[in-house]
Amino acid sequence: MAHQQTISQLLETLHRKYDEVKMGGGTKKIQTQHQKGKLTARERIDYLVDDGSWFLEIGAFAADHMYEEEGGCPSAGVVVVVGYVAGRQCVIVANDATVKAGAWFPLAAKKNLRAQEIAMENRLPVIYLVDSAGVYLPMQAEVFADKEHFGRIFRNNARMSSMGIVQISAIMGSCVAGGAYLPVMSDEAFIVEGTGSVYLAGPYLVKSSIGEDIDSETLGGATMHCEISGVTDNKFPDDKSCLDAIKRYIDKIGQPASAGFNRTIAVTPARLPEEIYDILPVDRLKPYDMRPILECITDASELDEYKPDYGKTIICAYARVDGWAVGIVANQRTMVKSGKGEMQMGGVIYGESSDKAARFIMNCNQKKIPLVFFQDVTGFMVGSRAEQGGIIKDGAKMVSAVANSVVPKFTFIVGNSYGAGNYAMCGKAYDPRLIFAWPTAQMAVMSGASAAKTLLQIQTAALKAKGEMITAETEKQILEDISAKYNQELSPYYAAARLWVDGIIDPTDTRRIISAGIEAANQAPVEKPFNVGVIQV
Ligand SMILES: CCC(=O)SCCNC(=O)CCNC(=O)[C@H](O)C(C)(C)COP(=O)(O)OP(=O)(O)OC[C@H]1O[C@@H](n2cnc3c(N)ncnc32)[C@H](O)[C@@H]1OP(=O)(O)O
Repeated sequence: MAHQQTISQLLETLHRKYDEVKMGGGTKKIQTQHQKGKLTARERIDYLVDDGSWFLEIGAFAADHMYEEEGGCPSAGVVVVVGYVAGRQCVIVANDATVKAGAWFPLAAKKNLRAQEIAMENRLPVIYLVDSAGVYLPMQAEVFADKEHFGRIFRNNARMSSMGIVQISAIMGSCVAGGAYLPVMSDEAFIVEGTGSVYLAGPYLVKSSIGEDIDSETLGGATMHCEISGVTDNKFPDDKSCLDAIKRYIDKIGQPASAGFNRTIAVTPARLPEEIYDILPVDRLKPYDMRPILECITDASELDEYKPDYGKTIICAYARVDGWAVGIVANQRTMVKSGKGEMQMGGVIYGESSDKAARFIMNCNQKKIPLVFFQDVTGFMVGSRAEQGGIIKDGAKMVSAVANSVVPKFTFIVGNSYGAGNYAMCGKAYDPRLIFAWPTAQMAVMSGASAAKTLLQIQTAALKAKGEMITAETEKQILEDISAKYNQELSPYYAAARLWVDGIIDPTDTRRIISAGIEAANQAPVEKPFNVGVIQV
């Protein structure tokens, strides 16, 4: 079972799967793209970003193991990265024409919207490298008309423009129907001669609707749009010259605003990042200390703990990561002893841990310190004692503080991410600027074993009410079926496929992702005052 694998096996799987998705629609489709004189989406990005610079890919595993009847859809047919172009951090969105001609599957819509969300939240310029057949026609009902379907992308183009976010498009292949709005609603729209085409209806549709015979180039090629319609602003002989022009344009953008997050000179951690591999236990039920993991990530391995002797199942600490000041909220996975002498289970949020975290989160908002969450949480404490202690209102306080935070939040799922613990520890629904899972992560409302036992009790009670008894055989079958379904859905790849997280990363990349994330967030001044609303006391 996945959770019994060693970290090196899990990393091997991660690298293998990433290598696979990087092949997009496969070798043959890549060759066809090259034969047409076009680069692939990933080659375009590699050429566009600054030489030797690192970029962060968002949603590499989107649609993993989905749309299999359609032949699969690696990375949801669109590659999204946050990277540097002419020294400027940008969001790049590149359609992968090797995957069903870059047609938009439902997950492609979600991923495009996530890319735009990242750009809007951080006020980053966006570069669209367009090469798409538009809506994936067999699935139009799931991608076309709803609020978070494709229409939203063009609505966002308009909203981003009015927010002052720079958008540059390059039409490097097909750009059909509704999709044609995207480049034209950008500030600048470039087109590649011979391969780029943009029109509301392609030659087949024109023929069938008005009987006109026309080829793609005459209908919507570079020359027509640059010389006759004025739809595109400039044409270039090939992909590289077009990408070079984008670099020159980005180079001339004025300096971004600053949120003023605190940064000093970075100090490398005293602990090696690779030590994380040894600290994480192979058996996920085994307790471990979260502190040394944090020390592998923070500058000089330093943590200034807030209330270290209180609410010990959550660690709250001020620290620096690559020079940036951060407030860390992390689940502690060792057994701890409360001030009242009670033993508390690691990974469980108790009333006092929740209270402490809520107050710490409020402190970070007060001080304009970005928050970083490390999740390994099985949920809030259950049982009569916890209920009598008001665990619901303590949890509500934490949820309120997280939801109303105005400082940027970043979330890393280290191990378990179960139940309301996912919410209070800034799961996807709580607007983390970035959220990544480690290969050891598991996400669900509860573990497979707990779900199976709970459902079994519900079914047994229902049968009993009808005067029937559950047989040992049925009981065994229910337990097996539910556990198997949950175990499959617990996988971080299941979460990444659906964009519940932005991706799965090698834990040793955590530090640079936090740094890149805060650098991006620092370009969007915090505009709203912090107001936590009505808090349950
Ligand atoms: C908002 C509203 C909208 O977007 S309506 C969108 C309407 N779209 C269209 O009419 C475009 C239809 N497609 C085309 O004209 C061509 O595929 C274009 C884009 C010119 C690309 O041609 P070419 O590079 O030769 O690729 P191809 O035709 O061999 O296609 C490769 C595989 O992709 C598929 N494909 C293509 N477009 C779509 C689509 N919109 N929906 C569903 N599937 C599409 C093709 O069938 C082909 O599939 P396969 O590889 O043979 O399995």
